[in-house]
Amino acid sequence: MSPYAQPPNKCGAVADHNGYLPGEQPTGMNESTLCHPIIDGELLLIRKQRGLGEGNLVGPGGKVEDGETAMEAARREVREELRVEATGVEKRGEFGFHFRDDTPDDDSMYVHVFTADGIEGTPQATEEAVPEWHTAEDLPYDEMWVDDRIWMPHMLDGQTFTGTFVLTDEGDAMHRYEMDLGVDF
Ligand SMILES: Nc1nc2c([nH]c(=O)n2[C@H]2C[C@H](O)[C@@H](COP(=O)(O)OP(=O)(O)OP(=O)(O)O)O2)c(=O)[nH]1
Repeated sequence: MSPYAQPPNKCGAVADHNGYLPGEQPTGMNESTLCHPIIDGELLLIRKQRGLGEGNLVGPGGKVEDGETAMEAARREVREELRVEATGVEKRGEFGFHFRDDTPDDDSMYVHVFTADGIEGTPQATEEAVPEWHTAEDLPYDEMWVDDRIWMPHMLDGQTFTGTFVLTDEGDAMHRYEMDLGVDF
């Protein structure tokens, strides 16, 4: 069964009813988070120091651990990566990220996307992350995951969304995507 809600509006390329093509349904679910503090038109991102997406500019986030909700995980990851407390955290989206060329889709990532309207404390660099503030209207998308330029403007616009993004195995190019806006969580 798809983890996605059924949204009213659609945009992007068309796949099947849940955004998957035959054979793409994830066989394992790596559940993860992204949390984006947006304060006075500035977006708090991290320069990722290790793991998936190392070197990319990305929202703080990471795996959902056993026994915690996605929102708890999102807040914990901000705390661990930047040593600040995120406040006013709201769920904004859910994405399936699939990495495939000709290989079976067994390394999919299911990501819960949040925003925060404040932070308590001053972001600090850690082993995992170096904080960077960027003007929300002028983000350096060429330093970010290839799909971020598609969905992040909707997040910054205050929209909610679900989406499916099929990337190459290396994650450096996108085969296709489907995205739905105006989703209730
Ligand atoms: N912005 C953006 N983030 C992505 C994309 N794909 C993708 O996995 N991520 C994020 C979601 C997660 O925050 C992170 C990878 O998940 P992960 O659970 O391996 O995170 P991690 O390496 O930090 O692991 P950990 O902190 O839980 O140990 O990268 C993408 O296309 N765009």
